[in-house]
Amino acid sequence: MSRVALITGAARGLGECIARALHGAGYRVALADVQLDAVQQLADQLDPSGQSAVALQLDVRDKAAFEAARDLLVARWGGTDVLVNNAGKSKVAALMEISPEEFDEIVAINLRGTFVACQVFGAHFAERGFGRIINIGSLAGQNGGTATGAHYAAAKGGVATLTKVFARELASRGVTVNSISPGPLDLPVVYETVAPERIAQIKQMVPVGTLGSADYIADSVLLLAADHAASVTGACWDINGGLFMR
Ligand SMILES: NC(=O)c1ccc[n+]([C@@H]2O[C@H](COP(=O)([O-])OP(=O)(O)OC[C@H]3O[C@@H](n4cnc5c(N)ncnc54)[C@H](O)[C@@H]3O)[C@@H](O)[C@H]2O)c1
Ligand SMILES: CC(C)C1=CC=C(C(=O)O)[C@@H](O)[C@H]1O
Repeated sequence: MSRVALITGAARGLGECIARALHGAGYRVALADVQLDAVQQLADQLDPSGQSAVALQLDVRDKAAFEAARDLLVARWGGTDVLVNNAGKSKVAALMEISPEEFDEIVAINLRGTFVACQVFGAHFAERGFGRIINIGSLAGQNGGTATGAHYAAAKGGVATLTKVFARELASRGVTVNSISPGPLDLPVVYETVAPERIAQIKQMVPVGTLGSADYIADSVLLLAADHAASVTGACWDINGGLFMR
């Protein structure tokens, strides 16, 4: 029977791309997002019968929503094998003007969301003796960000740290936890949140000269999700066009 993957933020952008890649590779996919109509549309497109794709309304800030998703997938498909923590929100903001409320909102979506998901599904995977968690971080979490806010950058730095903490905790239980850290990708959100002149500057700054490919990130998720990826854990795969080198 094919493996089951839950992808958060699957309504569009990178999450949609990852969901399509996993489904194309034979996974049964649960598409989670706050935008139910959009994930329902994608699930219907992938498999109108509903046998290999299901849409879930889920806010990543809500731990109970992950518990409900876990239980629903146990009932529907016997359990979950792969979790992709992709949902996130970037916001360009001047450092000294970020309000505490705005800080909390961005940190909750990007960091708390990953934390509660790793808790719920990390325990589920450990019980089953197999699991793959892939956290989508960001270059901003490594270099402080070039076209985003400090709240987003700090939260993504936290995602990198949580990845290692959960990887260590779950390593002996057949569960791997890794992150992928993309630089700016050729995706709608970049054009929506970053000023055109800034995008032109960023393109000039990228050593390879182009924005990153979401399809390549999705292929990397497939590699980390594979059964034989057992030896990769606590890793962060940098995919940033050479903008940041360790
Ligand atoms: N696009 C880039 O250049 C880039 C670069 C580095 C990292 N990333 C990361 O990749 C991931 C996806 O980014 P994207 O470009 O596809 O962004 P996007 O804004 O296009 O898509 C994000 C998705 O997450 C969903 N979402 C937002 N808040 C949510 C919540 N509270 N609960 C559930 N779903 C929620 C949105 O509805 C949307 O479908 C994010 O984690 C982002 O930080 C993106
Ligand atoms: C999400 C996307 C718009 C984005 C914005 C800013 C970045 C940065 O490094 O400043 C990127 O890494 C990326 O997360």
